Amino acid sequence: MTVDNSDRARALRLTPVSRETEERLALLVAELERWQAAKNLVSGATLADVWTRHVADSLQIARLAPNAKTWLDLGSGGGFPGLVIGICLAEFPGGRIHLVESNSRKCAFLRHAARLTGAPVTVHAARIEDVIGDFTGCVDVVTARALAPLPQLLDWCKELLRTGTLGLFPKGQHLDAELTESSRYWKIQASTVSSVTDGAARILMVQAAEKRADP
Ligand SMILES: C[S@@+](CC[C@H](N)C(=O)[O-])C[C@H]1O[C@@H](n2cnc3c(N)ncnc32)[C@H](O)[C@@H]1O
Repeated sequence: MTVDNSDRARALRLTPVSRETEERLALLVAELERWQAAKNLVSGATLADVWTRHVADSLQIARLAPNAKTWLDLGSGGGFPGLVIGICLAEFPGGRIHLVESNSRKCAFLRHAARLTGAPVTVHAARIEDVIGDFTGCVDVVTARALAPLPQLLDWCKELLRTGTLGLFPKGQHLDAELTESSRYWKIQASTVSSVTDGAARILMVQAAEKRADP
């Protein structure tokens, strides 16, 4: 699969980055293409416009918390948004992102791509429910893309959110329904930002979430 250069230009117009970050992102995209056939890291249909669908879609999340130093990405898959945020953090002294992913072949790719791009990334080959408690009080932002419905995300992240971590969850056209369902069980303090890559998508920014006593 050949990546379309006009897609790269469009993505970088939507979410501009420094020359150095662009070079690191290009390394990531090249490796993703190389590994995709064997490891099926992202949906094959999205590879032709990988820069917009995956890179810019992830960069817009990084831009929402420009001063955050320590990040956690859950269910990182082929590295979106986690590896892209990690690449941005390479220019941020002391920055680090932790990626939690249960699939070992995806973890092998994440470690390889992090080494190659020099991104400050730690990969945890684990199930979220087994390790999420280790991050309480230690991360500024938690992200999760295409991982689970909002009630499940809130359940995993409740201790993080209670202790001041910001949740950034990109969501598609069903966000309102997910918020309605979640509000049966949770009191949520949140806002949304429109996606720059998809007119039907928004990023949910969760400042706090408290479980209702009597759902
Ligand atoms: C649909 S993919 C999304 C990947 C990536 N975030 C993206 O947007 O391209 C979901 C990923 O979450 C991982 N995953 C699902 N449940 C998990 C769990 N409980 N613990 C760790 N990883 C999990 C899967 O292995 C898969 O790679």
